[in-house]
Amino acid sequence: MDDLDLEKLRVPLPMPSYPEGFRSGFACFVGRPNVGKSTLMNALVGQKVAITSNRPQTTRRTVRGIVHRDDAQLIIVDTPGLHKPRTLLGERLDSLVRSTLVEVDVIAFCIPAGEPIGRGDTYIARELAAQRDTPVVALVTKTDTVDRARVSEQLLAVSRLGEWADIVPVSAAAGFQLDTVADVLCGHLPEGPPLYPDGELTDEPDEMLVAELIREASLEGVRDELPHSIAVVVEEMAPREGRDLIDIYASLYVERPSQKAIVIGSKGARLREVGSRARAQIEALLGSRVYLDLRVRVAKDWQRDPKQLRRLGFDQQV
Ligand SMILES: Nc1nc2c(ncn2[C@@H]2O[C@H](COP(=O)(O)OP(=O)(O)OP(=O)(O)O)[C@@H](O)[C@H]2O)c(=O)[nH]1
Repeated sequence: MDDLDLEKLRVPLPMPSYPEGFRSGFACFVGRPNVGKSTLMNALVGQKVAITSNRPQTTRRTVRGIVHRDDAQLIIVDTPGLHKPRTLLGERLDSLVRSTLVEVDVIAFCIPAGEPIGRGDTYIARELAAQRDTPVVALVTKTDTVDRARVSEQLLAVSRLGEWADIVPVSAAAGFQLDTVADVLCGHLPEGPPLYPDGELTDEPDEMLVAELIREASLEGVRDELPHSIAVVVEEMAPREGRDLIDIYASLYVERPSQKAIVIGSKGARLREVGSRARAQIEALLGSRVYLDLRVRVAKDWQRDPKQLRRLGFDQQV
């Protein structure tokens, strides 16, 4: 399904009833890489639907998380960090973010409480100022990392950065102000029926979530430059006949043979660790035992090569 065709999703599902004044719609989270967008989305949704890591640019895909409330349904579109593009992949990600911005009902701009406002934030604030028709809520994230005085200073600095519909301090880690963020975002949604059935938390296909979990597992403990070079494709995923087991065949792509050696580790030890870490997460996601076959392949300089990007599925997202 086309990730960006949000309008298609506005066709209401046959719902028995919904309360008067019910609101439904889309919110999009933007901000520099590593500011806590994915963590906040997961906390709001209440389940892990986007992967997180302590390395910038973990998120490459637009992932939707769905927050179900009695009075509203908020569909959150997670975006890759908005930043000045350095590679072809970077450029495509940025255009993905921009095209998402115009299609949502409200934008949440995330700025961490503990870091001074920098050129990256100013760049994004300028981009957002151009989205005149969409309200922008500024979220000051990770408030648990600093004291109250610093939070107040940051709120003031953020208020000077642009015109915001609201400014809300929040900590996903401490569970501070999560309801307020949901209230504020829902307040900007149009009135209308729920767009997704009750209980559905994301419309990502399982294959995508599985690939993201494998990529997340592979990012742990590798050198700084490697994360941007890893892409995961699930080649095949099917229940094994007569058994309560799902077979998954996945390829982990790196850009260079030297990176392949790092990922595999001495006598395959690292890859085995990645496999068992990913398998535990996938089993929790799918609620079934899983056989995971993980191959490491080299796709030379894939981030700069349009053909390779297409093969790895990135063309569907632009
Ligand atoms: N202390 C603290 N850490 C947080 C909080 N939210 C996120 N983090 C950490 O910040 C790091 C980045 O979080 P992500 O949610 O991956 O950030 P992101 O903005 O989605 O990053 P990209 O995918 O690179 O755009 C992770 O190590 C998180 O654990 C928070 O509220 N408090």
